[in-house]
Amino acid sequence: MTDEPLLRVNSLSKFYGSRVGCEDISFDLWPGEVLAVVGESGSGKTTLLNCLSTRLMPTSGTVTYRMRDGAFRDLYRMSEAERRFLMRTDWGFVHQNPADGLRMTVSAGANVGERLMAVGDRHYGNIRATAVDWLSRVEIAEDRIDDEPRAFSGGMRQRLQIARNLVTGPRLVFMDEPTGGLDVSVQARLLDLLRGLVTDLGLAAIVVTHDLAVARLLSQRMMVMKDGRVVETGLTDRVLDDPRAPYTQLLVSSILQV
Ligand SMILES: Nc1ncnc2c1ncn2[C@@H]1O[C@H](COP(=O)(O)OP(=O)(O)OP(=O)(O)O)[C@@H](O)[C@H]1O
Repeated sequence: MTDEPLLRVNSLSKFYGSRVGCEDISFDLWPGEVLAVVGESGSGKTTLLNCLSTRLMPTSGTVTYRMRDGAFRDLYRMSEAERRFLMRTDWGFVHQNPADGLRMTVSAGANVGERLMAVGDRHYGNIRATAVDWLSRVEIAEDRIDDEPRAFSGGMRQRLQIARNLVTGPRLVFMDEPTGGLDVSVQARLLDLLRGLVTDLGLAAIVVTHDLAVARLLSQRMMVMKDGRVVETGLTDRVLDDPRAPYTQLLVSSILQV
């Protein structure tokens, strides 16, 4: 870890007309740190994630990001082209539904390879070799490289989406319910894989989930949201083992006893 954060969020709010999406959110994210954002449906998790990843314009507040050259840049003062470049190179975004993050009608190899081309790799042999390597890292056999993702199972699609996101060596990955919609046994394997990759690559990540087990496994720090606001934040183990806000106590007791 360096002594400066990667992302700085200051008083971020998003209103949909008079309805609160998220309100007055501030935190720093450090290199290599995984932050889980948890809360019930409608608490503002997706709104926050979309505002952080520049998919949605906040109503007020700032988000600054430390670029590779060390300079902090205000994400909402960048040009659209600069933001798109960040999205393609330094960031990843893993959607709950793999179809939202994959191109379903091109091969698995091309799904991974085109991200490399987007960052300037033009050598077919290198691209193919890197794609094979990444497919094996996410446990997809080499003989499936020419198959389209629509011929894959849900778990395989999600693993392919992860490979597509990580192949360019991003520093920050946004994840929206990365294991949602999968069978429990598939979820467990995927979580294991994700945890290994995040650790090996030293990735920083912001993971939105309503599943406290996912937060426990993946994150070091946790932010609990209710009605658009943060009601508790702290080290994940502390928040789950010794929740202080009444709402977190309710959330933990209702979910962890199963
Ligand atoms: N496009 C929109 N227009 C109007 N209101 C919206 C819009 N998107 C979200 N909201 C409202 O903002 C609040 C937060 O929603 P958000 O989707 O961020 O919550 P969430 O915690 O991600 O929920 P879920 O877990 O169900 O996805 C809710 O009251 C929701 O109705």
